[in-house]
Amino acid sequence: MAFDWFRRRFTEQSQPEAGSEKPTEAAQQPEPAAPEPAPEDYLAFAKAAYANLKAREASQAAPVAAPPPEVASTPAPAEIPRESSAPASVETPVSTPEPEGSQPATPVVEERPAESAPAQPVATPAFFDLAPRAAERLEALEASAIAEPEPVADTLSSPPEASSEAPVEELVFDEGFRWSAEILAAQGRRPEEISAEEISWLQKLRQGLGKTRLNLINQLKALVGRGPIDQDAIEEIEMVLLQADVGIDATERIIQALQKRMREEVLPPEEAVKYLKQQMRQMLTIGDPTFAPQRDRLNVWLIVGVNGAGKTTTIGKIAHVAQGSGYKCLIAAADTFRAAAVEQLKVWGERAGVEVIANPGQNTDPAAVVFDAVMAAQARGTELLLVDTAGRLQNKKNLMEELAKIRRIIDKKAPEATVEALLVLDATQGQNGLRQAQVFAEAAKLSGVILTKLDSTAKGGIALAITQQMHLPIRFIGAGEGLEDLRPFSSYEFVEALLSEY
Ligand SMILES: Nc1nc2c(ncn2[C@@H]2O[C@H](COP(=O)(O)OP(=O)(O)OP(=O)(O)O)[C@@H](O)[C@H]2O)c(=O)[nH]1
Repeated sequence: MAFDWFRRRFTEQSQPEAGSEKPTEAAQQPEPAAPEPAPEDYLAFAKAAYANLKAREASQAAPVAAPPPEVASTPAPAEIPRESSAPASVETPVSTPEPEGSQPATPVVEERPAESAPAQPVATPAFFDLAPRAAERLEALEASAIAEPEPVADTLSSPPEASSEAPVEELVFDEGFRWSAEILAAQGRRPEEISAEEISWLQKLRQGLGKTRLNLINQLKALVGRGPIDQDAIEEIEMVLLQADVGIDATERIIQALQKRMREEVLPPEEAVKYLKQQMRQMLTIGDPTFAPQRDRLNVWLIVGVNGAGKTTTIGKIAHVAQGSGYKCLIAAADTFRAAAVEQLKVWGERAGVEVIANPGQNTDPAAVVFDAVMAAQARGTELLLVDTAGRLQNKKNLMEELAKIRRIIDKKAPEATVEALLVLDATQGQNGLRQAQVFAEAAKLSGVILTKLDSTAKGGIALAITQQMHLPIRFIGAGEGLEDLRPFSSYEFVEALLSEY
């Protein structure tokens, strides 16, 4: 299992089948997908995840405090038995304040045999599983419940070395939290597994795509809100998609699919959005979603892209994850055009704990640096060699020659290596980024894309344009300047962040 540390922490969720609406564990079985869990199940899940995180914070903030009441895990909505007509069998944790505007779910107490507690104790309290000693626990709980949530520094989501610099976000039970918890629940996660950094990641992704989402949703709602989708509506949806930087090819494909679906049946509004999500997810899923370096052999990842797209930062993030997953990793500073670029890469290498191979002279031949790095990698049994390359677009011919030369050196010196050429693309550049990508595609024999700056005002439609116009898979996404702000691309999460209703 490559990148298993990465997969364990961020990619446990099942990658949805292209057509499945909300991937649940059931979605991986041949049986028909489970019916959509009810909204109150998701609300109960979110409350449980929130209570669990607050309890974790409290126990970390007050090491001497009495250990939190022993709790057991409770089924996530996706696992809630289908025959259960009653709301989710989860008790609303008494210490979680009712978020304003939500209908407090009637606490449903399900007496469950003690053995339903997890075999091994959960690392941190999940939420209150009211087993036979319910009254006793409730009393203890009420005695220790916090009437009002005290704003507590959310130290869970930012790595310790960053928390001293970055402002600490408070963990609040707002709609962003509820949406993030629902996304994780729909992928089969359990409340007790949810970490604050996963919630914060999804919130950043949703915020970064907020502008595109609001445009898309508001305009789609206005269109489909007029009842069945007719030809006029189709043309207007076409405009909406093009404005969202989806690109011509992807737009045409979506419109054709909608028209075909419409010939089968009239589409009510919510079905139209659901169908749109399904189409987008299918279009975003190219190749093997579990992309990772192969173990016990040399993988060489050429990282290409224009200046400022986020190459150096992304190399630091990938090195950090690879190191954390137990890979022997090395970085080659082959962007010799700017001395500062080498220095900057060394800083990221230091942060990730990965050595950087560079040539001290300025403007040295990048191919020479790559030659040295490949020799060093082979001598050390390196598994992942990340090669930073120059991002100048000024002279396409030079760029192409330089990348082609680097590629020849690698193919000659390490014919056994698995080589990837990954284009780093700044998502805020929208269609402009695509034009840059096409230049690199010719020069570097690209095999994938890494979309960065999704936490800024990203033009989310660009992801569809990349897969449909360039036929390239999106391998990772970056949403922040920190070491942890990189995740494998999840078409499910991305489409939900792009078209979520709230
Ligand atoms: N908000 C945000 N900023 C990012 C992200 N990735 C990179 N950046 C910032 O973008 C700027 C450029 O990042 P670099 O990694 O230096 O970009 P580069 O492609 O290496 O640029 P050159 O070194 O000039 O070739 C820096 O300020 C980064 O902190 C991201 O995911 N989100």
